Amino acid sequence: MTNQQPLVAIIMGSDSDWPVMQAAAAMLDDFGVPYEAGVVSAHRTPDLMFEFAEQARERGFRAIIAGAGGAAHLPGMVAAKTTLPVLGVPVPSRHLQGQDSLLSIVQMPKGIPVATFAIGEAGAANAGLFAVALLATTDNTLADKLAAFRQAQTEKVLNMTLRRDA
Ligand SMILES: Nc1c(C(=O)O)ncn1[C@@H]1O[C@H](COP(=O)(O)O)[C@@H](O)[C@H]1O
Repeated sequence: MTNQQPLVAIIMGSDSDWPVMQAAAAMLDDFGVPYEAGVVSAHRTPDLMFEFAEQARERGFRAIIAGAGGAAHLPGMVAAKTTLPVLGVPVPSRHLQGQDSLLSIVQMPKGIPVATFAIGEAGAANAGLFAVALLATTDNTLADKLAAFRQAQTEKVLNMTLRRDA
């Protein structure tokens, strides 16, 4: 994280979500996008969640990445209180492996969208990448970095070699 104005907020229902949600933070770090990360819960800190969501736009955030597990109401409730884009990350849950988190986040009623990503670390990383892509619509330097990331990824896969004697 840098000292610049944070453009992305990464919020999560509990600090137990951080091992997954840090993949979003790592992606923003890689692209040099300033962000703020913290714990906010629709269930356990409802007043803080309302305050956060109501102030998010005026605080200068351009997108919110919200991760939660189980009855994952945080992304949808935050989306209900802000017009900023909310990117939802279903965190794997102990008993239902995140299927509950996924369905809680993705099945929003018409009118309040949450852009929902895959369960777990890949979803968190992709939410970070998607936030970069959103910001890159008005930032050519970031768009160039995103293109370079894609190119490097393509080259890495093209250079993958498989054992042929197996
Ligand atoms: N789904 C939510 C919300 C919410 O949606 O407001 N607040 C906490 N949680 C989730 O509860 C799980 C267990 O939390 P603990 O590990 O703190 O018991 C976490 O995955 C968290 O996201």
